[in-house]
Amino acid sequence: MENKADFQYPHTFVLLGASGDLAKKKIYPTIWYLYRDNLLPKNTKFIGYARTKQTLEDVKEKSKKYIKVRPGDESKLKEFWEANDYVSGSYDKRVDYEFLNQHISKSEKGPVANRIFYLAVPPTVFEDVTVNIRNACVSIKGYTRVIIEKPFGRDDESSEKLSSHLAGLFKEEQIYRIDHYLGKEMVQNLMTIRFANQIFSPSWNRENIASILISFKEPFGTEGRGGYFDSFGIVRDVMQNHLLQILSLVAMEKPVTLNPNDIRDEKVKVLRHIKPIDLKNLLVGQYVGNPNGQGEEKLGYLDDPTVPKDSVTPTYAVAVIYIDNSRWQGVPFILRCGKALNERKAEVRVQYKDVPGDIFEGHTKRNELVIRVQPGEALYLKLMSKSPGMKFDLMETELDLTYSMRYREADVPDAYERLILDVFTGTQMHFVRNDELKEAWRIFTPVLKKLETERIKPLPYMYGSRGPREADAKLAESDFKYSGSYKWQKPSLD
Ligand SMILES: NC(=O)C1=CN([C@@H]2O[C@H](COP(=O)(O)OP(=O)(O)OC[C@H]3O[C@@H](n4cnc5c(N)ncnc54)[C@H](OP(=O)(O)O)[C@@H]3O)[C@@H](O)[C@H]2O)C=CC1
Ligand SMILES: O=C1O[C@H](COP(=O)(O)O)[C@@H](O)[C@H](O)[C@H]1O
Repeated sequence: MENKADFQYPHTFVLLGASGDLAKKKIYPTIWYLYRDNLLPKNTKFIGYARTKQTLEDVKEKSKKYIKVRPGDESKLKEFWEANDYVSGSYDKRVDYEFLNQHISKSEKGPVANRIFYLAVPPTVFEDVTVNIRNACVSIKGYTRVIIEKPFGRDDESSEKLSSHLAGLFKEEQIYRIDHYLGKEMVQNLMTIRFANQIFSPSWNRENIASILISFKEPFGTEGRGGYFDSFGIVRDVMQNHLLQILSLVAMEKPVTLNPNDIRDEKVKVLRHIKPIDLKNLLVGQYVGNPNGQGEEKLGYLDDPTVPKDSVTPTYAVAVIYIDNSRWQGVPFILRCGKALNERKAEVRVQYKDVPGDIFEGHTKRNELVIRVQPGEALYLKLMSKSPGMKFDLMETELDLTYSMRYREADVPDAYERLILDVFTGTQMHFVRNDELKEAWRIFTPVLKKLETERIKPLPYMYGSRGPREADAKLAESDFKYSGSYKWQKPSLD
C-alpha cells in the first residue's frame, strides 16, 4: 500500500462516461458501497462527466435500481449524493475540461489534493479524453491516476498504439488498467494457495500435474449487444485477458516479494515462455438457437439483429497453451470460455497425473484441485479414500473448503470495490502492466488474424448446452481426464 497517509487530503473521483451503462450499473453502486463502508478518504468528492445534458437527480434516478440500500443506510446515502456532482461537456474540447478543472478545484482546499479519473467511455473517444485530462485536468498539488477499462486495443498493433499514446501522457504508475477478474476473491487467493502452502509447492510442476483447465461459462448470449461483441469475439472478450491473467497467476514462479512490480515481473516472465497459439490448438464455436428452449434460448447468435448474418465470430473457444519452461514443459493449459452455455461458472482445475504403479487394480482416479471463482467461492481437492466401514473399497471424495459454509459471516466484496479502493491506496498489484498486455497480444494476435482472414467457420452448439461436442475430445486429447464417476454429497448446513 503506497499511501494511506494521503487519506487525510481532499480527493476527487471523476467518472467520465457518467451517463453510460457501466457507470449506472457498476461504478456508481461501487463508489456508494465504498463510501457507505467508510473505506474512502473522508474528504472525497465525486464528479460525473459526460456529454448528456442532465442533472445529478437524473444520474441518481438512473442508477437507483442498481444501488443496494440496507435499512438504516438512508441518511448515509443522502450524504453520498451530496458529495456528488454532475458536469456535462464534450469529450474533445479542451475548454470543457478547463471548466471541469475549475469545478474540481473548488473543493480542493489545502496544500495537497488528489485526483482519480475513471474512463467509462467507448474506445472511440479514448484518445481525446486522455489528452484533455492531461492538458487541462491533472492535479498540480497531488497525484493524478487514470483507470482504464478494456478493450486495450484489438490486436498487438492497436494495443501498442494505445500504450504509446498513454505513455506519452502519463507515467505507468499513474495508469490502472482494469481486468476485473483480478479483483475476484479466488483469483486473489491463487498466490496464497500456491505460495503459502508447502503441501502444494513441491507438486506444482510437470512431474506431477497432467493438465490444467481454466474455464469461464455464461448461461446467456449476447442479448442485443452483438454489435459490439461481433467485432471482438470471445477470445478477445474473455480469453486473452481474464483467462490468461488467471493462467499467469497459476503458472508463474514465486515472486521475490509481494511488491506489485515483483509479482508482475513474474507474470510477464511466464508469458514470455509461451509461443503464439497455433490454429491447431484452438477450437471455436458459435451458438445456435434451441428450438425447444424458452425465450432468448430459441435464438442463435446470428439471430441477433445487430450481428451480420454471415458472422464467423466465435462465442465459444478452447485454446491449448504450452509453457516452454522447466516447470511446465509439455503440460497443457486449457483455456475454455463461452456464452449461451448450460451454467454460469468460472474455475481452475489442476488435474494431477495418474498414480504410478497403481496397486488398486485401476480403481484410482486422478487427484484434482478445483478452485471455483464463481458462483460460490470454493476450493476442493478431489482425492481417493478408503470407504468407511468393514470394506476395503476405494472411493472418490474431497477435502472441501466451501466459503459459504466455512466463512458464514464473511462478506466477500465485489471485484470492482476492491479494485477502485486499490487505486485510492495506490496499489497496482491487481492491475495489468503495459508489458503484460504486450505479451498477451503477442500470444493471441497471429491466431486471431488467421481466424479472421481465413474466415474459419465456428462449430455450432446449442444455446444452453455445454458447448460443441468436439470440445470434450479436445480436452481428452490434451490429457484432461473426465470419468463422470465423481459424486459430491453436498453437506447440509445443519
Ligand atoms: N465445495 C463445493 O461447493 C463443491 C461442489 N462440488 C460440486 O459437485 C459437482 C461435481 O463436482 P466436479 O468437480 O465438478 O465433478 P466432476 O469431475 O464430475 O466434473 C463435473 C464437470 O465435468 C464436466 N464434464 C461433463 N462431461 C464431461 C466430459 N465428457 N468431458 C470433460 N468434462 C466433462 C462438466 O463441466 P463442464 O461443462 O464445465 O465441462 C461437469 O460439471 C459440481 O457441481 C461441483 O460444483 C463438488 C465438490 C465441492
Ligand atoms: O469482461 C467481461 O466479463 C463479463 C463477465 O464478468 P463476470 O464478472 O460476470 O464473470 C462478460 O459477460 C463480458 O462479456 C466480458 O466483456
